[in-house]
Amino acid sequence: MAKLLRQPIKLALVQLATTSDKAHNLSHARVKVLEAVKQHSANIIVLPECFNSPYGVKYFSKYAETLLPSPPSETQSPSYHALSALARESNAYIIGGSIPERDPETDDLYNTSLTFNPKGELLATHRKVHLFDIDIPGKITFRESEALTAGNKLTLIDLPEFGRIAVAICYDIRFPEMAMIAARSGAFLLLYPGAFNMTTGALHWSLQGRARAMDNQVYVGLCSPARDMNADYNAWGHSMIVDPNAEVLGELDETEGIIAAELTGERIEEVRKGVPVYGQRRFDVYPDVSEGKINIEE
Ligand SMILES: O=C(O)CCC(=O)C(=O)O
Repeated sequence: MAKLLRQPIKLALVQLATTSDKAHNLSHARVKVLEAVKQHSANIIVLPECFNSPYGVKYFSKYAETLLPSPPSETQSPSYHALSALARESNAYIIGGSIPERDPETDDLYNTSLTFNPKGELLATHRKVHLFDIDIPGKITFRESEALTAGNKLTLIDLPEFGRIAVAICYDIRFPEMAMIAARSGAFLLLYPGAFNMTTGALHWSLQGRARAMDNQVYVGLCSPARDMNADYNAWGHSMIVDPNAEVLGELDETEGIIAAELTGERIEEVRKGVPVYGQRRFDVYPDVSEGKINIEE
C-alpha cells in the first residue's frame, strides 16, 4: 500500500483572538503564523473559522470579499492577498480558516476557506457545505442560512511532498460521511477551522474531533478562534490535534495560543494494523459512502 503520508509533517493550529477590525485581524494573524513557524517549524498552519471578522449572521455581508475574477484584486480581497503573502513569507502551507465570501455574479455569500501553498499559490477553496442552523431553546439559536448559501463540494487537497488532506468548516464535522469519503480517498489529515459555542462546544467539540479520527484512523485538527466574552458570539476555543487512535496530541484552553504536533505515516499504519477496520468493512451488507456520485474537488 502506498504511504498515506510520505514524510513527517509538522502541523500548527493558531487559535487567534479576532476583533471587528479586519486589517488588525490580518496583521495579527501574520504575527501568530510567523510565531508558529519560528517556534514549531510548522509546515502547515491553520487559522480559525471567520478569522478576519466577528462570527455572526449580521457580519457576513459587511466583511465579505470577492474572489473572482481570479486572482482577485487586493481591494476586492485583502484576506486572499494577506494569506498568499503569508504563505510565501512563512514558506508553509496555510489553511486560511475561513472568510465571508461574496460571489460577484450571484451576490450570494459563502463561508469559505482558502488554502495556499508555500509559493503563495491558491491550492483550493472550500465553501462550507452544511450551514449552521440550530435552535436549542434557552441556549443558542443560530441561522447561518439567513445570510449564507451552502457550498456543494467536498475539498481534498494534495500536498505534493506529503500527501492528501481534506478541509471542511465547523458544522461540516457533524456529517461523518464527509470525513469517511475523504479518508477513503486517501486523506491522512482532516482539518476543520471551526467556532463551536459554549453550549455545543462543551459537549461535542472534542467528541466530534476524536470520533472522526477514530472512525477513519486519520489525524484531525480543529482550529477555533479564542473566546471573547464581549463579542456577540462566544467561541468555545479548545483547538486540538487528534491522532489516528483518537488520542489528543495537544489542546488549548479558551485563550489565544498555538499548538503543534508532528504527524507521521507510521502512526497511521500502526493504528490501522492494530485495529484493522479498513479491511473488515462489509460493503456486501451496507453501501460504501465513498462510492457513487460525489461532488469532490481534488
Ligand atoms: O455544530 C456546532 O455545534 C457548532 C457549529 C458552528 O459553530 C459553526 O458551524 O460555525
